[in-house]
Amino acid sequence: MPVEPLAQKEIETRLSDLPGWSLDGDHLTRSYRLASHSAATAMVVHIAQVQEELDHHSDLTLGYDTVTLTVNTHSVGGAVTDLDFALARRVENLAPGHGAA
Ligand SMILES: C[C@H](O)[C@H](O)[C@H]1CNC2=NC(N)=NC(=O)C2=N1
Repeated sequence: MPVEPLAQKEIETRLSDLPGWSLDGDHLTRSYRLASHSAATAMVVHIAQVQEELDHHSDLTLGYDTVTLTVNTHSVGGAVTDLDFALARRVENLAPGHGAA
């Protein structure tokens, strides 16, 4: 089934189940804070593996002790779709194992 842009209202509803995530312009975004640079780096590697598995990739920024994702779906002109929420959910599920908050 082709991926479709989500309506604004639908995006807001889905975001209510993803605390910490928000819509910034046309991207979903979230930043996490970690205990150290090496912890943040390990989380980036883990997210990159999930992104390859999903074949869906955020812009992923590594800071000193932060990891920031911004994501939308290029193939529909940069709209937010199910694929972005699927990635956000996967990242939320792996974050506690990295001590990310
Ligand atoms: C060929 C490959 O499936 C596509 O280029 C994938 C890869 N990762 C992607 N990531 C994102 N964020 N949007 C896409 O449309 C996209 N397309």
